[in-house]
Amino acid sequence: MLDGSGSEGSMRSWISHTIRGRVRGPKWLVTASVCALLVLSFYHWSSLRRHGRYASTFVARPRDVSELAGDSLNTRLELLGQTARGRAERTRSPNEEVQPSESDGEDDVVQTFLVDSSGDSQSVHPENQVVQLTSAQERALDTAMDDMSDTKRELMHRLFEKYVLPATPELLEWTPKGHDPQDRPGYFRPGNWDWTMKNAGEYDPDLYSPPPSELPKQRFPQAIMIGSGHCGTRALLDFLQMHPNIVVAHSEVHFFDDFFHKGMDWYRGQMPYSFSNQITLEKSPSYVMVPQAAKEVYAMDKKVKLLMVVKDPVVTLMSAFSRRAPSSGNRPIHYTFLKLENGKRVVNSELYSVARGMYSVHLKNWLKYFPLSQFHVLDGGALVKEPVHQIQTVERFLEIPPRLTSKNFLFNETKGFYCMKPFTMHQPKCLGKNKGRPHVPLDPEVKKLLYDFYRPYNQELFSILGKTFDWEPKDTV
Ligand SMILES: Nc1ncnc2c1ncn2[C@@H]1O[C@H](COP(=O)(O)OS(=O)(=O)O)[C@@H](OP(=O)(O)O)[C@H]1O
Repeated sequence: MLDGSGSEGSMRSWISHTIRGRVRGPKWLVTASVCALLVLSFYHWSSLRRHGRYASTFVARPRDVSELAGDSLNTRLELLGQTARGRAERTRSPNEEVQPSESDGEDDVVQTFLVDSSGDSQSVHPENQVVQLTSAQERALDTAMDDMSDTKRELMHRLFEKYVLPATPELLEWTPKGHDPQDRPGYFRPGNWDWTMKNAGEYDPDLYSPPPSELPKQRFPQAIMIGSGHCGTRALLDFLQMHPNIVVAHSEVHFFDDFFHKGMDWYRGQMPYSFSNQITLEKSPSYVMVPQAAKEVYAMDKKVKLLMVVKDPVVTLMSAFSRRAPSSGNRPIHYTFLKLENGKRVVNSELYSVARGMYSVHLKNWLKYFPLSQFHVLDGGALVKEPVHQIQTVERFLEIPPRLTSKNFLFNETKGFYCMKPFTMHQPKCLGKNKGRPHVPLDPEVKKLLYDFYRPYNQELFSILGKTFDWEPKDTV
């Protein structure tokens, strides 16, 4: 038996004895292969031992894990959900009851899980709520995640033990099957995973620490990016997401235009978990064009901060056109955005994509409810060229500590755009392939018509904002 107690010589002779007659080939090659096998086995054994402990560094964020694993991650999360529910049921003593919430539901997360056997609900620090998994649960988790790398698996373990159980009482009630993924409780919606890495010990405490003795919860957004489509809203959201004091709803929520009938609780349920020293931000770029949305946002929170990205509207139109071009069979742009009026070609302002660039019209609707000081309107063209400066203006507007610097933005020559270098990742990350595509060339006659059409709206916007953006190409004035 190989128990590690033998001398080097006897181990060598054991190796050659054991394999002699089964494997043919040079002796040194065989010995080297067996040694490699032993090293790999030791590594595997030690990595198994590490599961359940907290690793000190992770380079992937949950969203990356979710993107990498795709749909199969949802299956794993469902398994995790079952494990979580089983664990929670088993850890509760028979006569222990979950405290009913007397609040409007805002504090449910904290209340439920701070009820411990001593009855001392206030002094329990989230750290002490960490649940150690039984070895059977360990195995279930390993099986659920068996094709994940060790790093990701450790990440899942850590998130599960440290945050999922303590902060997600819904798991007690939740059955994974038959649910729309959008209706999954916070952690189980892959889009909501970003916050976790922010609070899973990734940050240097000088950058961010959650308030002590606080569990995260879902909150209504304190900031909303209301527009405008094709202006760089995804870039702004992803850039801001690097900031430790900001958590974002990863998918566009579209509550105030499409899903208002689902109610305010549903809306809050779409938000990622956050601590009280973080700002929750959602973006739905079509809100700006819906006057009713302004009224409803105001009814929710009249102090909410509103972010609006605008961009040269002709460029924005070309962005929309270029994205559509393959499916529209490369129809020339004048058939798409112009109409005939008294025998003349004019811009068709009834089209959604054309109307989107009439920023002043939309902004004026929102100004009926909110003062200008509650808006931060930034130029998407400047965001492409100088993201650091633009992001720093947003940090000031949101009144959060200045954290993002040129170290968080790296220019990618191949893509022709800046990519992100979040604090929690070693590798820079660019926006997806459908952002930053080349635009189809614009016919000079159509270009002039479009710039002439948008000029008065642009001027009106500049006069509302008290500043101008450099949108006028020299050949159209
Ligand atoms: N860093 C970086 N990387 C890639 N793309 C960037 C970046 N910064 C801004 N942009 C611009 O964002 C444009 C897409 O805007 P949106 O995200 O608002 O579009 S959408 O309405 O949400 O689909 C997208 O438009 P297209 O160039 O037409 O693809 C980009 O110009």
